[in-house]
Amino acid sequence: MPLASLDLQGAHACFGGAQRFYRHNSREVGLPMKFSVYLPPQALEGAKVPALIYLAGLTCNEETFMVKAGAQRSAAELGMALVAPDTSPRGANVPGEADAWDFGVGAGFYLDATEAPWKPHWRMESYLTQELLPLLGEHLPIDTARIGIFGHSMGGHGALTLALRHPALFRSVSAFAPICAPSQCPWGEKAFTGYLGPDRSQWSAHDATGLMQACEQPPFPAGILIDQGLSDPFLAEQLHPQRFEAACAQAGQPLTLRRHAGYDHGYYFVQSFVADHLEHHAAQLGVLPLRASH
Ligand SMILES: N[C@@H](CCC(=O)N[C@@H](CSC=O)C(=O)NCC(=O)O)C(=O)O
Repeated sequence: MPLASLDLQGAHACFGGAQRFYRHNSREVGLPMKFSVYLPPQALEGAKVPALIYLAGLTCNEETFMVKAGAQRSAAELGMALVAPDTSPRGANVPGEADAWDFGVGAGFYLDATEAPWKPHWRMESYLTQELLPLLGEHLPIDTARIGIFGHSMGGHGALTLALRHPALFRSVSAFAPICAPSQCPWGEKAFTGYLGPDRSQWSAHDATGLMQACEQPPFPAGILIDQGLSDPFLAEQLHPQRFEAACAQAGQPLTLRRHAGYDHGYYFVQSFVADHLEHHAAQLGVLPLRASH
């Protein structure tokens, strides 16, 4: 398969649109990568539609969100595409790459590693921003001038940090239970030490709270949406939404941080609020919501 061609591996009719799964040879990662796309009916009828990039969490892959979140009905109603990439390179055969569930395979943290042995292939930030987005515009009926980004847990960290690092690419951002201050939690400390090295001064450029603390102006004046379950077992040790909340307040960044009693970290939580996230993005991408917004 040549570079820049997409291999369609599966297609399913869904709410009048199409659920597709693609594989392609990635220039940035240097390995085959997979991603999934939901195209709403409007895209099959010839329109270029806005799209949301969804970044999944630790242990997930390009299928997880499409199978578990139940977002396609809202995407069809709103006329928005959904795109979910895999969470890391696979098949690099780096020694120890699959030894842990929170580092290596399935745990790319949406950044470019600077440290051996990860540096050649663990290039998820460049893959997403410099390769996948242009590919979507070239091969699919997606309007790359209207892209939002959201994600869950490690993917929530990815959504917040990539939006803050690339505001010209992403016009809207939201997250479910994101790792909000990875420099200050065990998951993030492990990943950043391995991928970026022990010098903590290099970490804040990939830390949502650190990035927001450096903002002199609100980067997303129309607002950021975060949902967080209060029965999430990872909340106290790993997620720290209150730190991002404080950084947003300091920067003047409007933030809707909704804390939900009884909800845990899983996809029952995500599917409970995913329609609100699509409407949040639709409003900021110029799509008229069909239901009253949150
Ligand atoms: N160790 C467990 C748990 C892994 C887990 O909870 N993964 C979350 C993301 S955690 C932060 O990024 C997840 O989304 N899991 C998928 C799901 O369907 O819930 C394990 O290995 O399963």
